[in-house]
Amino acid sequence: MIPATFRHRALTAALSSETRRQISATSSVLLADVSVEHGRGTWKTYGDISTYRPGKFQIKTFNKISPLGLKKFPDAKYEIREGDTAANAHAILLRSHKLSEEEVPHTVRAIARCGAGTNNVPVSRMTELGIPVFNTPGANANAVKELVIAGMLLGSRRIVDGINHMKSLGEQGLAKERVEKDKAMFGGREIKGKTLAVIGLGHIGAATARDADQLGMTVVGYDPSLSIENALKLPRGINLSDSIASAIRNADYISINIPYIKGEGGTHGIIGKEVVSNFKPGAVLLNFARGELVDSEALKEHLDSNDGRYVSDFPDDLLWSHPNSVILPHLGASTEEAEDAAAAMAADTIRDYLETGRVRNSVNFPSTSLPDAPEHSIRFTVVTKNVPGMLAHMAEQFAASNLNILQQINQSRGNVAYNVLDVDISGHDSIVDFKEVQEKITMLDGVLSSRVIYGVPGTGYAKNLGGDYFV
Ligand SMILES: NC(=O)C1=CN([C@@H]2O[C@H](COP(=O)(O)OP(=O)(O)OC[C@H]3O[C@@H](n4cnc5c(N)ncnc54)[C@H](O)[C@@H]3O)[C@@H](O)[C@H]2O)C=CC1
Ligand SMILES: O=C(O)C(=O)COP(=O)(O)O
Repeated sequence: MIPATFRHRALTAALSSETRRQISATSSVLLADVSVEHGRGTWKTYGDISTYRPGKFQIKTFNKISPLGLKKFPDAKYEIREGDTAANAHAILLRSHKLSEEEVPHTVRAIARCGAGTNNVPVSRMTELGIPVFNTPGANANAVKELVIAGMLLGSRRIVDGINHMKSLGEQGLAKERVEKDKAMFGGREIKGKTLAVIGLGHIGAATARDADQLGMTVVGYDPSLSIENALKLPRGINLSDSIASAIRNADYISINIPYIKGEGGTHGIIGKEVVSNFKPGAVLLNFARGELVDSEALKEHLDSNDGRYVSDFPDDLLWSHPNSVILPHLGASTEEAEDAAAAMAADTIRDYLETGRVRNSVNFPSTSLPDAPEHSIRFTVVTKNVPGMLAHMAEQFAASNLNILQQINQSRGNVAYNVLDVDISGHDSIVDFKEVQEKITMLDGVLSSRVIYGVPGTGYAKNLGGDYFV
């Protein structure tokens, strides 16, 4: 069991000889000058020692993560453990698992979602705790786009009903006899020449718009925060609308490709009564984004009265058995290619953060990178609340220990600020005790956590848990 909080004790135990050996093996810094006691030999405070090998970063996984992605973590520095078997996780890698705060021990420095949507991760709470959450923009977009295109065909031709009918005839020995006669029951229409409205022109939406154009469709799009990168992917003929209502007005097909965001200003039920009542009769709604974006009651009325269709890979208690809906398991990103690409990108992102402090593809932390740490320097990273004066307070602590900052970067996003500081350790004739400096910095009011990126993997992390020092 991992204790909820852990009061700091004087950690006087010297490093074990094994830990010292590992430090020497992994660091080029002049160790004779520096005392860093983050190995501590007190792993039992982190959790069950039997599930952890000191000297390695432990990655806790949920869901089936592609082995190709996991191979990105070299055995020499990382061990991978599934769910509950990980007691001292330094990072979490997951897909759609609904993560609870209790599954995130104090040792966790970062969380990566192998995929796009992070609504299964308590992101705001993680921000309060100073933990960056990463995702993998675009890594699984092609897989989803292909299923959206397939979804348009499923919504146009009675393919599923036809398959089920043939299976049932086959069981009765009537398949051959009825194959021509019964086809009249399953007639459909073509997508060429029809209008597709794409709501959300991100990685998936922009690619869908481009391919639909290639298939001869008229494409209308709506995205109030369209990025330049995605704008460049759009087909020339796309008509950009200024609201969902105007985008869907003449659409035969509507694809929603936006994130699910709870709360005020979010996207819960964004395809609601008002929007659905303006659908064209017979319009097909494609939802490969999230079930909660759609008001099921309103959509049921559309399906009941207008011969509209719903195709989605999210479950819906009201609509799953409706004759006009095709509901699949959550399959959008379940291709070998997408699983490999998402896991590989997530693994690279986590490694970068753990090993260098770099932040990229985060949904709650600012993108941050410094050049490689200069020779004879040690890298500190500090996560703080985004309040005035933090930089000055930190600089004071370094100065008090006669430590010169060689380079630094400070970035903020929302309520959080992230600092990377490379501190000179050359020219010190006395032993510099980084543990003490780290404790002083970490316990400054407004600091959430800090790391000394140095030496033994999995060490050097400290947190300020509301005034309690956790190392
Ligand atoms: N079915 C599946 O297996 C998968 C589902 N998804 C879902 O699809 C969503 C989109 O994925 P990507 O395209 O990769 O993400 P993305 O971040 O590249 O694109 C999302 C786009 O939606 C836009 N947007 C946000 N709110 C909007 C609103 N209210 N109206 C119109 N546009 C809005 C954003 O500006 C952005 O351009 C994910 O958030 C996830 O929920 C993603 C991957 C797999
Ligand atoms: O990337 C996303 O947002 C998805 O919905 C994919 O989910 P999955 O990784 O297949 O469980």
